[in-house]
Amino acid sequence: MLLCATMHYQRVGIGLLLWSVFFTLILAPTVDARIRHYKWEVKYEFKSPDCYKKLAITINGRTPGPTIQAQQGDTVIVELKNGLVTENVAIHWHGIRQIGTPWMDGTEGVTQCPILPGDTFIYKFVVDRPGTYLYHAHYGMQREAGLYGAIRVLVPDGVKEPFSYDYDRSIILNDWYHKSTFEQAAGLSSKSFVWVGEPQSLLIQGRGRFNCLASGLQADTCNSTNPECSPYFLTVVPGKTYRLRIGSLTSLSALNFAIEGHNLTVVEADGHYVEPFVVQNLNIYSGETYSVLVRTDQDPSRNYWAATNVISRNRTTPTGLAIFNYYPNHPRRSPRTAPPTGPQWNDSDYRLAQSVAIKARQGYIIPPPLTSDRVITLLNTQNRIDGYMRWSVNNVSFTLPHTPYLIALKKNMTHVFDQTPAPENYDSASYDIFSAPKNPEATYSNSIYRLKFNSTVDIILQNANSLMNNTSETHPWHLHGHDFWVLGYGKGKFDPVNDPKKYNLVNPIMKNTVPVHSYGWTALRFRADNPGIWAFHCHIESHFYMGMGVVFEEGVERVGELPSSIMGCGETKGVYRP
Ligand SMILES: O=C1O[C@H]([C@@H](O)CO)C(O)=C1O
Repeated sequence: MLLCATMHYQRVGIGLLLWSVFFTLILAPTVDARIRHYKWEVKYEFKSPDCYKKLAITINGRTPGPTIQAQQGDTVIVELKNGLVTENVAIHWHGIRQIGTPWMDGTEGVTQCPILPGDTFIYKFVVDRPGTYLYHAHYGMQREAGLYGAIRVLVPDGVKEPFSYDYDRSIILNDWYHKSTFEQAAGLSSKSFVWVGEPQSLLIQGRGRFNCLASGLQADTCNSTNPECSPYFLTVVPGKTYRLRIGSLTSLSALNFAIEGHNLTVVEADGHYVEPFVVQNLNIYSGETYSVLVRTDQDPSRNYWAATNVISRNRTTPTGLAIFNYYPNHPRRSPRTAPPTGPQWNDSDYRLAQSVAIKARQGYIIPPPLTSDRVITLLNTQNRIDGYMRWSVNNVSFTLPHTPYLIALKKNMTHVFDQTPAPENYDSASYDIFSAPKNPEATYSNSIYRLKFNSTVDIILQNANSLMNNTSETHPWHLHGHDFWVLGYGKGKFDPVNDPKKYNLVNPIMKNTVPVHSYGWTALRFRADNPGIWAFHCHIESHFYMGMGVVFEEGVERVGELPSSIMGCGETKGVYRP
């Protein structure tokens, strides 16, 4: 916004100068300090990111919040003041493994008590690996109210990356709803289930465009001339190479991203270098990040559309648009061409092929262990429990305990959650993944998986038909505290005898978020080498809220003294407050 306000495109030379000054001073602070200190106030404010005015959760007045920029090995300190007045909060640092600081993962109910209104919580952690990461609320369904942002971790001085570029830019993709998260959450958790439906808009870097005129809403509620919802523009200089870091924090939608007329060379995924491959458009699932290289080699006399489209669900949300602005064209000049529409929403072969194409880059391969100590198969199903709509893994629908696991386990409060081991498998011989479940009943539990420290664990995500006939949704699964190797994807039911023979053990990419495609499976491997308690869940906001997640414990006895700042709720109340 500041950028838009400061640009005067008639004076091109000054414009370019202002640009570089802006980027040097504001977007790219110097990288010699080892501590990155941020002071944030989280608040509700009226915002109109897609022209429709609603309450959004902001950080220092902004959504998306400020970008955290650091260098590998730096310590990030975020002093977070909860100014929400009547609501708790917690922030998760998505993709940061929190080695040695599992209590800073920001996952309410798992690693910490929520931060109370008026309280200030200090998050402090090391960013140990370069790459593109995200942060977002991890309490209730707050993420979709706008509490999110980007983390950019640069390589140390003197270290060269395996590709070159002239400029480094970041954008976050999102979907946007007009109903409040409270109304949505209440609908999802009532017996007369109300589904959140498809989002009203798609946002690029916090901006979208809802059709106010067609909606018939009054101008004080929806105003297309509001500068808050003028399209985001990314100004580029012709003849250069841009590294574009793209993250998705959608609540529901899988997206396809494209820049009209430009190829994208994929070079990074979730902080790992990718063996470069060229696409015309990129599929990106909630919780994933990518870096792509874009060469500004097209006709420089015009602007181009950058566009997001919904994939994998029947698309009703209009295309999300931003302007890829070739300097010195005016950044508000909309291209006269039609924006990219991406692939057909239901082209699952296309999506599977792109997932399979993502491999670790030669020279940067971290070889996976060739065998694993344990295989956990997780059947993804939609269920009904006592008339409530839920999602489950192996017929168990996850609920969060009131006392966070990390504190409960460290302080031997075993009575606060179900001690039965979570189920290792499902009845794969008799279960038909291609039909709606015969018996949709499931059980609630907050039981967890306890992993042997330093063991190698395989996870088979097995997708299935939901409660609706001929429907199997795509679920992006995100693991806290680790990166996993993506060993393979397949269609249909996983075959435990033959499919492992086809695993990629040569150059699998490591990621922290991965899709399981409809009616398919995805196989992951990770080492349980990070002492702590870690959530693994579907990154669709409403699905996790409806029980689609599990929790792993590993080496909790090795976790150091817990800070008292994470306590104060449930059984920890009073006892551990200083
Ligand atoms: O959880 C969900 O519920 C709806 C639908 O299955 C029932 O309305 C949907 O599309 C989901 O992803």
